[in-house]
This record gives sequence, structure tokens and C-alpha cells, in this order.
Amino acid sequence: MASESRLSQVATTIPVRNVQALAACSADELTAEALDRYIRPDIDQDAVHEEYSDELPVVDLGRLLNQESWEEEAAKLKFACEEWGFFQVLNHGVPEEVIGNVKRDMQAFFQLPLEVKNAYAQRPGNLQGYGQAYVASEDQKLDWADMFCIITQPPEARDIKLWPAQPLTFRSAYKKSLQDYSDELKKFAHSIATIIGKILNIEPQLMGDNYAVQALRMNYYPPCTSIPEKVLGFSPHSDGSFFTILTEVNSVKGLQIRRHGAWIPVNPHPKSLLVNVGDFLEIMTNGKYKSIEHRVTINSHMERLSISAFNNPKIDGVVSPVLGSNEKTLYKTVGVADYLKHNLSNKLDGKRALDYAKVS
Ligand SMILES: O=C(O)CCC(=O)C(=O)O
Ligand SMILES: [Fe+2]
Repeated sequence: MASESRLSQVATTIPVRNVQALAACSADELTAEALDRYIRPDIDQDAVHEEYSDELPVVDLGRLLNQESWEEEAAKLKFACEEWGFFQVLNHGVPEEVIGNVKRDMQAFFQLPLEVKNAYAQRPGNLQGYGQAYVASEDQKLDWADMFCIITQPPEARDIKLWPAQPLTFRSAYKKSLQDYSDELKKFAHSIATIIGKILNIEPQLMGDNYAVQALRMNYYPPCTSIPEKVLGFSPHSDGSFFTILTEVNSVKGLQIRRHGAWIPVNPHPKSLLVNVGDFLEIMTNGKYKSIEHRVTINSHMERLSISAFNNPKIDGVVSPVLGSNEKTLYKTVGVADYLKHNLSNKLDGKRALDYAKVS
């Protein structure tokens, strides 16, 4: 417990204005000055290639767990991790009801009055309370989003008292949608990690240590009626995780991944879970699996909601590249806390945080 809670101390966050409340202001209140911190002059710098959205890799967990189809499906997973750093998973085994419950509760949470949500944000043990942003510099552009992040795994690290207690079904004695969702995703993460470990020929124990900690982040991206094309819900970044599991809560699109210098909008299969390779898996595979750079764009009329589950190594551990014979080391061994501190303070700079782990 002590070591996991240190996760909340690795990043510097500053209080920021609630974006949902800002987005609800009338047009004359939304002055250029009020919006200045969010406007990105360079947003159009890179092309968006909608036509590649259909090519996003899909793997079927049912087929991966079946002896007869395993080999063929594992080849698809390997290709996805090496070439895309991102894939959709069908037949993931997380019950529809569990996903439906957490989606319903999350939508209800973001509809609560601002003072109620703010009260939950002020609990010091929460990783990234509502109304806070990771910030590297004073003039850094801000994201058009509100986020709430809690530690959910292992069970002894989660401090349920800190979690939002509204709506009641988030965490009451008889209904506990957040916990159920987190527990199901833990099983799913275990399957994915075990399969990746098998493909890479890495000892199960080593894989196990690498996704031991899970943090859930609920992301709320309000619409931006005045200048949706000039703001971002999430700046380009790669995740400081081993891998991340993403669920879209409503059907409003916005996620884009970077490929060959352009952005590809993600248009997920409605029954899929999305998985992206994070920085720690890139380090462990000595660069064979690519941690994917991604961003979130904003809609002019509709809100987007999503939940990210970051599966991370223990905060007091280290991650080292696992090398084949005669393989040249491209990445250093990094301390997890040190790396996260570095990643979170470089959030706005695409994949640059990973340079820190590269052998120069
Ligand atoms: O909302 C999304 O689609 C992406 C969220 C994300 O990239 C993150 O939480 O790290
Ligand atoms: Fe991300």
C-alpha cells in the first residue's frame, strides 16, 4: 500500500478551471482571453488520414485462448504491437453488464453539480483529482477535458473511501460498478499480458510484475461550440504504462493515433476494448513493440466520455529491456517512479518522454 500510494507523488499537478463549466458558458462569456490557454495554433500541422481507420488491427481473445486458433491469432497480435502499438480486442470476456454499469455511473457522475464533483477532487490520495492537470510549464496549453483518476489495483492499494460515492452504485455495499469493472479488467489484462509474454518468450513472473498496478481514469471531453477545431481534449502523448485498456463510454469519436507522421481517427468496433502499448512495454521489448502516440479531438456539439485503465509496474520497481542473444541494448533500465515523473512532466510532447530511456 505504501509503495502504490507513492504514485500520487510522482507528478506535479496544478488546479485548473473546470472545462465542463467553461464549455457551458454563453458565447459572449467565452472571450478569446478565456480560451487562450486552450487554443493550439499548430493543431493542423499534420494530416489526418480518415481512410486508414478501417485498417486498425483487431484480435479475437477467444481465438487467442483456443489451442487450435492461437498461432494464427497470435501472429496478428504480434503484428499489431510491432507495427501499430494499438489494437482492438473482440470476445474480451468482460461481461456487457459490467461495462454497461460503469458507463451509466460515469455519465451520472459527470452530470453532478460542480461543487459535488469538486468535493471528491479534493481528496489528497487521489492520483489526479478532478480539476487538476499535469503541467510542465506556466505557458503550457491546457486540454479541453476534465479527468478523474483513482488507483484500483491491487485490491490492497485501493482506497475506496477516496472514490466518488455518487452515484451510489459506483461503490455502495451492494452495488460497486467501479470495482467490478476494475476487477474484470484485471483478468483481461492478465490474459493479454500472458499472451504477449508467450509470444516474446518472457517468464510469466516478470510479466506479472509489470502490470501489477492499475489506475483508472475517467475522461470527460465537453463539446466546444466556438472553436472545436482549435482545441484538443488530450495533447499528443504516449502512455507511461505497460499497456492501457480504453473503453469508449458513449459513441462520440475523438481518439486519433499517430502513424507515419499523420493522425488516424479511431473508429472502434462497439463491442471491442482498445489496447495500446505503453512506454514500459516498449522499453521491455527493447523497442520491438511501439508505444503509440495519440491525442483526442473535440466535437462541436457532443461530449465524449472514455475510461482508461493504465496497467503499470510497481512504483518502486524497475523495467529493463529483455534481450535476445547478440541483441544490442537500445533502452536503459529505468526506475518506474523516475520514469513516470519524467513522462508526466513531458505530457505535451508526443513520445519525447521515451528519449529519457534510450541509450544515447
Ligand atoms: O479518451 C481517449 O480516447 C484517450 C484517453 C487517453 O489517451 C489517456 O487517458 O491516456
Ligand atoms: Fe493516453
